[in-house]
Amino acid sequence: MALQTVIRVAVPVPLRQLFDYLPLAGSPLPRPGTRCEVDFGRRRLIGIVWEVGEAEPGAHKLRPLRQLLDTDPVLDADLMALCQRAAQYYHHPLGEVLHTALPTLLRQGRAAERPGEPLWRLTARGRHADPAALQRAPRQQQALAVLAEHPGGLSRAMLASLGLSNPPLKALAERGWAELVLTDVPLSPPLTGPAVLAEPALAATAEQHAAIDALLAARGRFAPFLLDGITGSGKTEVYLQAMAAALEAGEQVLVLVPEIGLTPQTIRRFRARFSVPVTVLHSGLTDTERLDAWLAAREGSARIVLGTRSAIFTPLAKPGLVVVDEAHDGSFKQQDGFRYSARDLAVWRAQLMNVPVVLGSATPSLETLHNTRSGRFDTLRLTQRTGDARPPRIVLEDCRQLGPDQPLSPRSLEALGTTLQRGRQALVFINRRGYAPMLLCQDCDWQSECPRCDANMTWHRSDRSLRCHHCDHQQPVPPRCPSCGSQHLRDMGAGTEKLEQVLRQAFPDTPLLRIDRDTTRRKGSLDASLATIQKGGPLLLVGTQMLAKGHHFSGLDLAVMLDADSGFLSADFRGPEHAAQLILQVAGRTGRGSHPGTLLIQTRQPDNPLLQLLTAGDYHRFAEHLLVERQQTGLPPYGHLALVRAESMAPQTALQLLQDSTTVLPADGSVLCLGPIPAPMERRQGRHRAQLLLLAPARAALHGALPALLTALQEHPHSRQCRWHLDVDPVDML
Ligand SMILES: Nc1ncnc2c1ncn2[C@@H]1O[C@H](COP(=O)(O)OP(=O)(O)OP(=O)(O)O)[C@@H](O)[C@H]1O
Ligand SMILES: [Zn+2]
Repeated sequence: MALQTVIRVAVPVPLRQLFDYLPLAGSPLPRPGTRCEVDFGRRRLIGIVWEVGEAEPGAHKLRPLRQLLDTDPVLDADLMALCQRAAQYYHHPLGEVLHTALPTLLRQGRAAERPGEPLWRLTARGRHADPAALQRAPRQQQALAVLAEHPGGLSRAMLASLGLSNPPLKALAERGWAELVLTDVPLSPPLTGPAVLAEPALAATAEQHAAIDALLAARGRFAPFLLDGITGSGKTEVYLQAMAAALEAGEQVLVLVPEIGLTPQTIRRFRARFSVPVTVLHSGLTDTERLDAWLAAREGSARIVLGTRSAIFTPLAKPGLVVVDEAHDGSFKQQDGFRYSARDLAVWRAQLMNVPVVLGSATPSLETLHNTRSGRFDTLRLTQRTGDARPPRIVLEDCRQLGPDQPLSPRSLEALGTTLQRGRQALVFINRRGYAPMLLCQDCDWQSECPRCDANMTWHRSDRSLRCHHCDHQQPVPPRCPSCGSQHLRDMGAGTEKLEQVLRQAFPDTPLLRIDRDTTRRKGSLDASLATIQKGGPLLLVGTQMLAKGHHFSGLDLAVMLDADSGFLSADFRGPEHAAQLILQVAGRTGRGSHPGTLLIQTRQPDNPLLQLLTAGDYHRFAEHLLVERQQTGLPPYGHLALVRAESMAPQTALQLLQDSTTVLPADGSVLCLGPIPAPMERRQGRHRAQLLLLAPARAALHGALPALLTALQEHPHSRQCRWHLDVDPVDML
């Protein structure tokens, strides 16, 4: 007997398997990558057809699909392959991975078609109407004449540009003379050749030239590159010229950036350079706009697609190049749900599409450097800043003598004063917003601890609140100590708000901008601040890491960095790497014009050899040092990590769950099991957290051990009382 044909569907549920359904009677078999609606338990879900197969012998009664939503696949073969590979690698359910790859409206079942633009045009009666009948209505008469001249119809935008508003059109429609119709947007052939350039390229430096040539030589095949260029060396110009070649050939370019809000300058440079559309996938898009952009990319009319992490799943009709800018940035790793690295997926995607991919950074991650050493990636080096710009000077400032109420040393204040006097700009960097990281009672030692986390609440003076930056718990500042009633409450440490106050007192006549999450909540406020900086003129900036990334500030001569050294003492083994990247990125914002730049690092460990190594500004020597350490300890990139985090309301449950599951791990030493241990911040949002770290010299051994571990976790009786997840290649260990 012939086996029954079934449709294997990837359903968005947290189960690592496909589900079989019977085909719809009377319909052709669906193609892989199309959407279907299925009954799942008592729910109806939208899944993706994975394949057509044969029923397992002895399979119990199968239900038919409810309906097919597409005839053509919404996900093309290369995205399907990318999702499959990612689901396997991250041990995440395929149905959920595929869901992540789709825009919200497609997940909800909306048709995968670009909504045609509604056009106004004349009806048959309108075409034969007598304009004289409209003598008393001159605006309708005008509308009739304009529409008569455009038999193909006119969009609202076109009509508005011709000075025609809606009321006369509606009036014509009421007479039955005009109508609003939906038509398909005709596809204009993609712009190709030299016409894609809206302005000439800059004359490349010799190093840029070599990098561009290497990228051009790799066109049409998979080739991964690290563009390893110091800050201000003109990496963007290399992308632009490599992109131009792809665009001239009618191809599309996918560009990933850490954060859209922080890259208005880059986007402006792309828009200025090219006459093809730059489709920016930012968080402000409505679901409809996002779907439209996705479909435009899929049909090929979106030529440059620029977005953050999730843009890696944008379909491309004719891909030519993938760019990951600031590739070291932590934001490329998704931190919840499906915890993928968009940087790593970018390389796989490029491989599947058979195009070159370039990761650009002044401070590449050790993983990426390791890939260049092992020969997997080719390196393109830019060692010089463009123009007359020199590399910034980095100076350590011993702050061990500073009192608790002195966030800035006398030398820092003096340097700031001198810079401002010269009419230049200066930046004070601290990666902590709010006024002070804690409030404490001088009489009884009460501290402003979060009731739900093992952490202090930050004092936000502007709105008189105490806020936990880990769980967002918020409460008013108590007028007296909640524990002993004393009025002697004082704050410890400093955040951006306090620095703003200190600097305003020290430099009352200088304009000051504070840039952090609190001051940039309103839409457009960050853009406005960045524009003020670009204008030049003396200015003091206080800000968090929002100011560290990618900006080109030509008026900035000095940066003073506070608390830069805490990363060197962090419990996270990546602490020094991340601290060094931040330090060099902040330094890199200075001295980008013709004036020299300086970074002053206020530190309490001026003798720290790693910190001293950094003052030479040589990231590679620093990285070399860390790589030796990593090799000795077997940590990434020499070993491979997976982290299981679990949390429970009761104190021991999560820890117990992890402990019991370790019994299924191989006992042959191929996978080292570190823990389980309570998380560094044991309690967060009222939950008790534990973690289990797995380290293996061979990736295959690690991945081989994970399925059994996941099953053990799933089947453990504590599993229901815990939230837990697996993080493959975790970036944030805390
Ligand atoms: N060949 C060139 N000739 C003249 N100016 C150039 C050239 N290439 C780049 N520039 C200019 O140099 C400046 C710095 O370039 P860019 O912002 O691309 O550097 P970057 O390497 O991306 O730096 P960062 O890593 O700090 O973001 C820009 O103002 C850019 O216009
Ligand atoms: Zn909290």
